[in-house]
Amino acid sequence: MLVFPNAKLNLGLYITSQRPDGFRNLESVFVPLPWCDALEILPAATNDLTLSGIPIPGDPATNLCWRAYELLKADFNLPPVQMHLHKTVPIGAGLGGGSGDAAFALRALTELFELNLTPETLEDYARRLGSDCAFFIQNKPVFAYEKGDVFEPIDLVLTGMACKVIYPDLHISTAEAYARVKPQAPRHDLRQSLAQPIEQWRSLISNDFEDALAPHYPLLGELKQALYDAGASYASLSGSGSAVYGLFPGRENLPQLLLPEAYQVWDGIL
Ligand SMILES: C[C@](O)(CO)[C@H](O)COP(=O)(O)OP(=O)(O)OC[C@H]1O[C@@H](n2ccc(N)nc2=O)[C@H](O)[C@@H]1O
Ligand SMILES: Nc1ncnc2c1ncn2[C@@H]1O[C@H](COP(=O)(O)OP(=O)(O)OP(=O)(O)O)[C@@H](O)[C@H]1O
Repeated sequence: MLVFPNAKLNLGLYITSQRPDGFRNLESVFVPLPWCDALEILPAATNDLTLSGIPIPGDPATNLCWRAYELLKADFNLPPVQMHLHKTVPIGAGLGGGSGDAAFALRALTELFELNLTPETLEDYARRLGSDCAFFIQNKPVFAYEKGDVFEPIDLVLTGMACKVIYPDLHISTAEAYARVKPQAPRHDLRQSLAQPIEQWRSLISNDFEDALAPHYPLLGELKQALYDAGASYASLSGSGSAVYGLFPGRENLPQLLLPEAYQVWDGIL
């Protein structure tokens, strides 16, 4: 079975309080971003994971695709599998790339071995692999809260909106980024703000990681400004960075920016 795990963008992100479990409560809107990896899973004689594309730091045995397999294997009688992951979504980017791989692995294994799990049960498995992971089970725009793994539907139409995402070749660890933020109450109601015309989002919607990371990574603010200068209707850091994105009214409005060769850029329609 071949699947294409996509990434996500955060529209607004407020880190609201510290939790007793060491994590933070947050409020954000998650949107699927069609920047995709490719993951193939086949029944096999022995377990194996092969990798291509962007190198993934760490032992392949700790790859989130394996961890997804092992999680289901603990509860179901799964045969060995051969997996191949081709990685194109940058890592440490705030795009949820690893989380998408894990969620798509859970979904693919469920289908391949006819486990008959409901989306709610799959979300419970996904939560055990990472806070971002559960979003990718239903993979549609949602208002997310608590650890970013509890959702409410949101009526948000971005269809046809063009998007440019810039990854400035800078790995920011999620834990490091969270450690730099002091939780505070949101300055605006995110769902009300997103109901306003997109031209108003710039003054209404923010990502708390931006201010916290600005003194350490001034480049992130410069890239956001470059997207606004190029005509973005809204621009922001995604998640804990370092990817920065701009939303534009249509494909014909997507700018060509002169960027260093090491940067990775995705542009397309949401
Ligand atoms: C920044 C976001 O991408 C926004 O969508 C996510 O909150 C990150 O989710 P993730 O990468 O799946 O993160 P996890 O693997 O669950 O956690 C990594 C680390 O981030 C911190 N963390 C994460 C999520 C959260 N709600 N509070 C936290 O404090 C913790 O230090 C944790 O050890
Ligand atoms: N399939 C995978 N893809 C990417 N990273 C993976 C994968 N499996 C395990 N990892 C590990 O997860 C780490 C990346 O997590 P990190 O949260 O920093 O970045 P991210 O995947 O871009 O997600 P986020 O949007 O949450 O920041 C890597 O250092 C890598 O060791």
